[in-house]
Amino acid sequence: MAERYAVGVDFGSESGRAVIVRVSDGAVLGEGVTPYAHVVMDRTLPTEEKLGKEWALQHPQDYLDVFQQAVPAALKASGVFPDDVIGIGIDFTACTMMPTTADGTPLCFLPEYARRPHAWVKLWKHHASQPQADRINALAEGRGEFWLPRYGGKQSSEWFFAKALQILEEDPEMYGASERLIEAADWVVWQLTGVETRNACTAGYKAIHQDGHFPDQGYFAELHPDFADVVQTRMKEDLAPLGGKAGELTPRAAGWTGLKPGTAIAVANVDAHVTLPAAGVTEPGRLVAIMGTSTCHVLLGDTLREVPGMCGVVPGGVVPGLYGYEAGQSGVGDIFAWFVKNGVPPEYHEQAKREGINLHALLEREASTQAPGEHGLVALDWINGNRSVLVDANLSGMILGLTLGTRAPDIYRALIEATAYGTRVIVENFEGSGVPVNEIVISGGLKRNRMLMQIYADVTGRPLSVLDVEQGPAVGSAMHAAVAAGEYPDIFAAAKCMGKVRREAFVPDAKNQRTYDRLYGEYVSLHDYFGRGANEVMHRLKAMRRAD
Ligand SMILES: Nc1ncnc2c1ncn2[C@@H]1O[C@H](COP(=O)(O)OP(=O)(O)O)[C@@H](O)[C@H]1O
Ligand SMILES: O=C(CO)[C@H](O)[C@H](O)COP(=O)(O)O
Repeated sequence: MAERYAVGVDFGSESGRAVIVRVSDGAVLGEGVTPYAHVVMDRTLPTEEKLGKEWALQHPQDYLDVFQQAVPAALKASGVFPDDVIGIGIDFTACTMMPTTADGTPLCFLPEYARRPHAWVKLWKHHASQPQADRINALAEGRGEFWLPRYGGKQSSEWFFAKALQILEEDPEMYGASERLIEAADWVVWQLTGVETRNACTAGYKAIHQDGHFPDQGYFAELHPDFADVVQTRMKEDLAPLGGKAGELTPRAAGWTGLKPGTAIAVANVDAHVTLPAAGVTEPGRLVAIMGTSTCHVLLGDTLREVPGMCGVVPGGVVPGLYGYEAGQSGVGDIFAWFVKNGVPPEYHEQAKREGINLHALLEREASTQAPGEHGLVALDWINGNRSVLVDANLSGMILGLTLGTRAPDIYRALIEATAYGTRVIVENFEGSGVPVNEIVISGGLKRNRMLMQIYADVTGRPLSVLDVEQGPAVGSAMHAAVAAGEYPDIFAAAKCMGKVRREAFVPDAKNQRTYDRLYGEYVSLHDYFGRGANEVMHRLKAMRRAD
């Protein structure tokens, strides 16, 4: 019998990646990448309308381009015949949500709405809905909503209802025109199948779906009278289970992708959570850090624990039968990108160009010759706010210890170390709340930075295993496609055959660890001083910035 294959499509923050995976062993035979033409719209719309501070929008056409470019490219590179492809699975950043008409047409595609910011897709990193998130949290606390502790005690401005409420409050006409409010993950599945589904993963982690339901109308009505029926009028209450089949490829979408009509399409997934089976992680105690523009920390547990500052816990949110815990850092790769773009003197750019390497590689090489503590810096990794454990998008970055002798590689290394300290806070927060972390598995684009990986091992004091495939989330989605197509009975069986990880690829250096333990103590002092209310200067500065 001919080998069978599955397609996984991972919609990241800056690009869409497609892989063709052999379902017998998870081997990746072909890859395709489509950088988003509009990337992240954080200053103006395509029609030049200016956006406010902390906005982050995307263009739905960029997602359709992935189906029309990256998927055919991966298929071509693999040499696989469409008839041998049994399923397609997708994962997406979340919460990345959008308003559409009843038939799924994005409001921003309609000429009459194209100039309205609230007609566009709100990317996960859209923080302008922080005021709405603050009210969501205050009301939930006041009403004693059972679900608030399931999200670490705070809903983030990055999640669904803060964004939906911002549309209603800032552009009621756009809210009125939005017949559907939907995660982009479910929207792209809708474009492939012609069927509107809502996946249990984004609903649980990003839209407060707990114990089988969303919050009641009374809660939403207290936020805003016109928000009472947001779920009943614009969402769906029956959720599609992970590993389920959302539908089949329509002839139109078959024309885009080069695959055959009728190919099974799996229910959508979140880009971080879907990575666990790709790493063969389907049991408690193994935290997977999906490191890209941001980092998501996803961990399985066999008991329900309320962990302060986590993003969420959902029974069956990652694999059936276990609790899926999520925490995260809203800025990681983005912080390094910001520094490379804005803080590195021209001579480094020129040297990298002369050597034909990228700036990250040059800075990594220059900074890796240092011993821990040699640069005398400690930084806070909050340039894009803090997602866990403080859940506060209004915090900001800081670098302490700068002197006239500080150079670009010093700062680059200090920023990497700061993100490692932030990860250690998250790991220790899980352990302190009764959720064991015995192993850290790294996935995502940042694993290519070996200095970063060694720093993470030294700072956390734990060996790091590595998911070696380039596109971890996409492989995880292909595994869900194989389950949806009936190749495997469940994701556990698929992970056994298709998942792979290189265990203990980086181990802590005892000498470095001792120095980092001291530096971590300095980080925690700054973390608590600026992040837990001792000094509100960061909030005051943000308020001044917003006021201008
Ligand atoms: N060698 C590197 N070291 C550190 N950061 C890197 C390196 N290469 C790329 N990055 C950062 O990784 C991020 C992209 O991560 P990736 O996983 O490829 O995409 P996504 O976050 O969209 O899933 C960017 O923010 C970029 O600045
Ligand atoms: O919060 C999320 C998952 O729960 C986002 O999907 C994630 O933060 C996006 O990160 P990246 O751009 O690195 O894929």
